[in-house]
Amino acid sequence: MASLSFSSSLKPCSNNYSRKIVTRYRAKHDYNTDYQSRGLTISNVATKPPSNVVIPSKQDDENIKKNVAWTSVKQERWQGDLLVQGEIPLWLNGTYLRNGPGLWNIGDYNFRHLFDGYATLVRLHFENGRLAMAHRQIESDAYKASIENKKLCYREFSEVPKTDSFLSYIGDIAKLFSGASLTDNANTGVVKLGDGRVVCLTETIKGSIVIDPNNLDTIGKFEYSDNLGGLIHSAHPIVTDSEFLTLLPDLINPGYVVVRMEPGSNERKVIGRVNCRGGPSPGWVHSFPATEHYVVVPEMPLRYCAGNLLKAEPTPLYKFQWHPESKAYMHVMCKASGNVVASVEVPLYVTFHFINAYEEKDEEGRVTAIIADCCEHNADTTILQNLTLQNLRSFSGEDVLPDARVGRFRIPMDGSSYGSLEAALDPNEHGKGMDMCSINPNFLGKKYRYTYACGAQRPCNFPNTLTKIDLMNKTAKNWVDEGSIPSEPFFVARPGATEEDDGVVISMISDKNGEGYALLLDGSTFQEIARAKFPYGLPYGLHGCWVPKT
Ligand SMILES: CC1=C(/C=C/C(C)=C/C=C/C(C)=C/C=C/C=C(C)/C=C/C=O)C(C)(C)CCC1
Ligand SMILES: [Fe+2]
Repeated sequence: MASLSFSSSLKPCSNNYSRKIVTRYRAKHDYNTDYQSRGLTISNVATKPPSNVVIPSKQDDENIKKNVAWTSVKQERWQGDLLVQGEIPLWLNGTYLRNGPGLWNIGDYNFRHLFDGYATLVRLHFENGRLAMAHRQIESDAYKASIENKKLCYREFSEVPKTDSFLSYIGDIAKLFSGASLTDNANTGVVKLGDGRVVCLTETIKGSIVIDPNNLDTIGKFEYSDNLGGLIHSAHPIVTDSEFLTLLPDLINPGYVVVRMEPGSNERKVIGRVNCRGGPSPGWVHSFPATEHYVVVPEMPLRYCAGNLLKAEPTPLYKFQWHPESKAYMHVMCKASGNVVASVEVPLYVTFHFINAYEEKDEEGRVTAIIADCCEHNADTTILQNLTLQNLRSFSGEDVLPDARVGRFRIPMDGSSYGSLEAALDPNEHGKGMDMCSINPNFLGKKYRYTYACGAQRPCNFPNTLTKIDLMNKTAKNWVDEGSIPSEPFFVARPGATEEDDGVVISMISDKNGEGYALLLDGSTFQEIARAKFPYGLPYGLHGCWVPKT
């Protein structure tokens, strides 16, 4: 596989943010002015919403009538108790963490794409019916360097640091190949490993950052101790109490390496490798599904593009390219042997988030097919352009959200060459919007009935409802708060539950007036059971995890 080594001697923004500067950054009083220059303040532990600590930035002024979901977080951190309306079940004891890109500017320079923002962590701590909230920026090297140098220093999803001469451009390309110029801005998700460590992730391997779930401190890099190399991985590993599975796309010799890491270890071990069947490079693998015995490796025709990786300005599909002629495939690897036991061509598809997968068996218990479900964008890549901040901030009432559905793949295990892809239910059930999904984690890899996701009430420019989908009855229940944007509904099972949907669904809502709240829905009835207003609205966030009270 691609084993481009990481050279730590090459540092972006090489006017040296050094160890000395990093240490200085840690002294709060010393760097407050840096935050203020970008419209951020640090408000320490507060038990009441602060009334006078918010310094609006130019960007905030511009967005005053826009949904707070797409407005940079107002201050570097806040923590305090929230007033709860309704009742939080007494069994819900633990911490919900949500990660996402929440800061999209460096001073007056505004980022262009949702995925570029610096990571903002939000913490909802539930204990004995009470709720405390905190948010805080992750102190990645990319974030710290942007503060220190007042400019972009690392390559983000679409933003690339400016080079001022041909020589520095060549230097920058070298840093790209070594990985040194790639961001470690861990802004896509957060997972709790089987050993209790909590790691924030993005698609660059170096952007794996360990945090403290109690105070949101950035503890440091999660260093993989193996020598597998590579620069990128799936943003969504599959994490259980007993393992961590992920995919490493190989851009040099197109394929994917499937790896596994045990709790307590930092060493990823190779399970096996899948070679790509089409295209000049592997398909984008933001996520992938697994069953009890198999890892499913998607090969999507939206493929990584080396040429686009080198470009300084964003291309229509950013670092990717659409290759319908290369076709689309799904591969199945046996977890125990690493053998590829099925590899089928499927209809063209575009997905970022797989929901779940399971094994279909005959009467004798033989696996006849793998079923894999995902949020599928009708093989249309437009969604990527839809997620520019300009588009998100300029909703005019026109219905511009591309349609999406629950795409269900059936991958036969009898050696057939083709698999199928169909909508699992009528997409009108959820307003033809579908993304940011979760399931009851006890059903991971197993036959399941329910998924929770964001759907659409049209017209809209982004998924704006919470939806509970019943894949057996092919129906959906929808929750909506007019003009608001809810984040991924996250399901927490009630301890001791026997029904799949016995639990609660947590989401955070950002509204059009700059406000926001934490929301708790009943996992079964999908009715609201509690909400708690934030001191001010928070930007949209992507994915979360649950850290139960021990
Ligand atoms: C930093 C580099 C990269 C980073 C890629 C990242 C940060 C990818 C993040 C992808 C996310 C958050 C996808 C979420 C999708 C959500 C959707 C479709 C919601 C739809 C709603 O309707 C690489 C690109 C890997 C290249 C190197 C540099
Ligand atoms: Fe994601």
